[in-house]
This record gives sequence, structure tokens and C-alpha cells, in this order.
Amino acid sequence: MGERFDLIIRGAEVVTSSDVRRLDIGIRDGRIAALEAGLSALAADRVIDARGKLALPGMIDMHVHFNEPNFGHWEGFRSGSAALAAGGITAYADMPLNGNPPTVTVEALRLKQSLAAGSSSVDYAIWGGLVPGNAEQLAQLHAEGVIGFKAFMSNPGGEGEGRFREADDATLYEGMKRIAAFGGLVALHAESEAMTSALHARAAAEGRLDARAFIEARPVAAELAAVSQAIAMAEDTGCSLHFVHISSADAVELIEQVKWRGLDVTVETCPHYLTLTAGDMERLGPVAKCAPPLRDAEQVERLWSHLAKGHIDIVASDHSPSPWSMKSLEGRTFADAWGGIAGAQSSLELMVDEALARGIPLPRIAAVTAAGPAKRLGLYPRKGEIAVGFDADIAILDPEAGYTLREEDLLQLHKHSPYIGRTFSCRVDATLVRGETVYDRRDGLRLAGFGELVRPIRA
Ligand SMILES: NC(=O)NC(NC(N)=O)C(=O)[O-]
Ligand SMILES: [Zn+2]
Ligand SMILES: [Zn+2]
Repeated sequence: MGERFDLIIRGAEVVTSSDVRRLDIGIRDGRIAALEAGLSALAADRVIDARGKLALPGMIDMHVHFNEPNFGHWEGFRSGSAALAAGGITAYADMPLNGNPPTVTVEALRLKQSLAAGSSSVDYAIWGGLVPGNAEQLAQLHAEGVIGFKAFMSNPGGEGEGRFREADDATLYEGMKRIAAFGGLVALHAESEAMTSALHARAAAEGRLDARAFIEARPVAAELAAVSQAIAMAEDTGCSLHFVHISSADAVELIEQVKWRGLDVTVETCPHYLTLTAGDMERLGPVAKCAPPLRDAEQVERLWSHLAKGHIDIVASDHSPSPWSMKSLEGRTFADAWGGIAGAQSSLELMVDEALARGIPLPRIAAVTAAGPAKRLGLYPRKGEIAVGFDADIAILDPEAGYTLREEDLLQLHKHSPYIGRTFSCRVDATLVRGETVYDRRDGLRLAGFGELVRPIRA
């Protein structure tokens, strides 16, 4: 008698780390147990016929803001993870803000973990934060399983007493020293506070509160200034660095140079920096507001060429939702609308759609959406690839099911996204987490609460 499986995914075009091949995926106990052509359907309890479909490793979105505790009315683990499941995302990492208390103490981490437990449809990890005054918490946060420490170099905005604060230079430097000592990772929002706050104040004094003024107050130079400063600190302290939501090709180039010098540094960009421009931010208004801002078409094209060459390690959504009212221009200006794009459900579809149109091989897309984040979060070789021995975290996409995104397609809490009205050439058909179908297109969300906390595999 041959090998038996719980499930076989039959005949999909499977995106591996090196190519795209028609293969059968045999799954047992939540893991990929066989990957070959011609597995017998008789050898499984259940078969998914995926002929004509694409099978990609489930995306690992290492940058989302689900905002619990206390800001679950902005987004929560349930609604946020449902949107991810519908978008082919099988794991994510939740940022330490804009929940309150932010995840900057061990107590807040435990609260966050208890709120996530049983609420998330897909697997998840949790970021801690590095802020002024929490140096004594860092080692214990690491010991209790945070996947790294987010710090802001510019003002993060947000509401409420005790909200997340940006790190001043000394906090960042001393934090990096401590974090380097236990081999941890610092993730940085890199924009110069000195530059952006002064430029914003000047624009406001001139009564300029529109999208164009916002874009001009946060130039590429402000990103470059912060990236250079952080690199200098990392070289001094030996701390591993991850740059979140890099918006410019210039910053990617600066980071690429230091990688060659041997610094442990990675760069993330977001689907919005790859598919939208500054002009779209002006046209769409606050639903397309984010910091750093969207850039011009020339930067967008150069970002794609860096992605194609392997200079971008990770693509993540930076899903940062808010209630509708904070995105509305009724009674507020662009300047005081919430900054954050809530597009996470579309990340993988956007990347596949663009790759097919641009002739970028799909293994390159899988590298930035799955293997790259898995490696950076210490989840590799358990997650991040379709290969024998990995968790069966799989997104099945139908390349024949083109559609135009509507508000009612979104499973997130507040259904605003800059991609509403966009036409996609492919659509997520089903999402499997550890071999279980958590979402499919016909039934919608099937397994609320199936997700588990994942911790880095540490030596
Ligand atoms: N407070 C936030 O959630 N900010 C986020 N907002 C953006 N990117 O506009 C971020 O990650 O910086
Ligand atoms: Zn940020
Ligand atoms: Zn963010």
C-alpha cells in the first residue's frame, strides 16, 4: 500500500522557489508530505481539483495594524484576519500600535495574545515596540516571543493617553544596543521627524492642508535621511534592521549598498507603492493617504525593477485602517484625515496581477510575499514555501476569474480601500492554513478562529 494523505491538491500550477510546475500537493497532518506529478487521488481522504489554477505559498503579511486592545472599532483580529484569508494570506504579524496600550510592555503583550487567541482565522505573530522609557521591557518581550521591535523615527499620530511614541535618537541607539545583545530585530518607520514636522508646520502656516502639501512635506529626502541615520546606528551597534514600507527606489538603492558591506538589513515595500502614485493620492483622497506618501510614476517603475532583481526582500500591506469618519473630508482636511491604507485583502492578487502583466516570474513574487517574510521572522523553514516538510499554507488563485473589486467584497471592518473599482486578472479561490480550507470563494470564511500564534524558530 502506498503513502496516504489527508488531502491532495491536484494538478495546480505550483509556484515553488525556482519555477512554476504542474504538480500534485499531498498533505498530511497539516504539512506538505509530497510534491510530485501524478499522486493517486485514491491515496487521499479528500481531493481539491485545482487544474488550471495557480498554487502559491500563502502570503505572510508581516505588517498589519489590527488595533486591539481598545481600538477594535478601527479593526480587530476577527475582521482583519478574515480579510487576509480572503486574500490568500495565511499568516501575519501584528504591529504594536494603534491598540492601546501599545505592545511595549510584557503586560500589554500578554493582553494582546489573549485577545488574538481564538479570534484569528490565519496564523499570526506579534511585534513588540521600542519607545522612550521601555528599555527594561525589551529582553522579556523577546523571551515571550515577539518577533521583533517596531520603532518610529517620526511621529506616528494616533489617539489616546499612553499611545505609541516615536523613538528619539538616544532611545533608538540604546535600544539597538540592547536588542543586538540578544540577537533581536528592529523594524523602522524611516522618515526624518525634524524634516517632516517642520515642513508640515510651514505648509499649515500657509493654509496648505491638501494632499499635494502632505506629499511635499514628506519628500524622498526625508526617507533617505532617516535610513542613513539608522544605518549608521546599526553599524555601530551591530543590530539587525528591517526597514518597513520603503516608498522610494532611492532608499532601496541606499540599503542595497550596505547589504553588500555585510550589514544584516532587509527592505520592505507595500503594494500601494508599487501600484499607486502621488497623483492617485490626490485623486482618491484620504483612502490613499499613507506615510511615507505615494511617489511619482518614475519611482514606482524603478521599485518594480528592484523587485525583479531581488533588491526588495519583502512586500507587506501596512494595513492601517480607521473608521470611515476619519477618512472622510466632511468636516476635516486631507491633513487631519487618518494616515494609513487598508488594502490588505488585495495584496497577493495585486502582486500576481502585476507580475503577470509585467512578465515577472511568479517565484520572485513568492520570494517577497512568503519566503522573504518567513526568513525575516524566523519562521523558515516551517513556513514560506510550497515544499515537502513545510506547513500546508497555500493560496489557490484562479487566473480565469478576473473581477472588479467592490466594497462588499471586502471582509475588513471598514470597507474603504484604494483598490475599489480596480480590475484584477485573477482571484483567490481558496486559502489553506496548515492543510485546512479557512476560506473559499463559494462559501466565504469557513474557519473563524483557526489561526495560531507562531513564534520564531530560535537556535
Ligand atoms: N500609526 C500608523 O498605523 N501608521 C501607519 N500609517 C501609515 N503608514 O500611513 C504606519 O505604519 O506608519
Ligand atoms: Zn509606519
Ligand atoms: Zn504600519
